[in-house]
Amino acid sequence: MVVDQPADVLAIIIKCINFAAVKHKYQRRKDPEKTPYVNHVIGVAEILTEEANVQDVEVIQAAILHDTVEDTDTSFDEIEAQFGVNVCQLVKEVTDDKSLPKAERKRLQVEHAAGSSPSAKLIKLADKLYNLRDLERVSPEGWAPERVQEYYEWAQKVVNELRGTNKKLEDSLDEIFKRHCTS
Ligand SMILES: Nc1nc2c(ncn2[C@@H]2O[C@H](COP(=O)(O)OP(=O)(O)O)[C@@H](OP(=O)(O)OP(=O)(O)O)[C@H]2O)c(=O)[nH]1
Ligand SMILES: [Mn+2]
Repeated sequence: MVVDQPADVLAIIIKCINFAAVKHKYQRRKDPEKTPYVNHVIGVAEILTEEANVQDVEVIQAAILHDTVEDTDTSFDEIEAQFGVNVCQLVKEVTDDKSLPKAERKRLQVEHAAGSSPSAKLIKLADKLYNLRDLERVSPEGWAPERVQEYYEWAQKVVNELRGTNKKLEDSLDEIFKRHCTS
């Protein structure tokens, strides 16, 4: 297939995918099949290109890298040195502070969502859409139905603060919330 794409864009994206694959190499998803974690970040990036029609390379880079600092030994300095200040800033915007208690982290996601940049909002929407589709497919190991339900309801609260960003993603998210949430 002939595509009109500068060679440097391809190299940049492959560098991100390789960086994420190396960093997440010991991490697995919580599904019973223990899917490689990197499938998630590649899937989030694909939602952005295929469904949200995002063409901003830095947004796709940040989507691929979005869980490296939160979930691995990667530092923001490393992201900035490898991928530049804009990508690093975006990754910062979508990174939870894992030193905080979980309830506080969840509360801060709702509180910070509306004040995020439009690019960070896109990544947050795609991340939630991927995780909610995954949750509809199969429950993570050890999650009781109540915990699954709490995730749907909390995700809806976050998404409510991200609205007006991308209609296609928001419509897809709303279809899921219609199936699982009361409001
Ligand atoms: N649905 C689903 N989620 C899984 C699976 N494996 C890992 N996860 C991750 O689990 C996180 C949600 O689980 P929680 O218990 O609420 O959060 P925690 O892992 O941060 O403590 C998500 O992290 P996150 O990317 O930081 O997103 P979010 O917490 O901001 O939504 C999601 O990516 C899986 O098999 N299914
Ligand atoms: Mn994620």
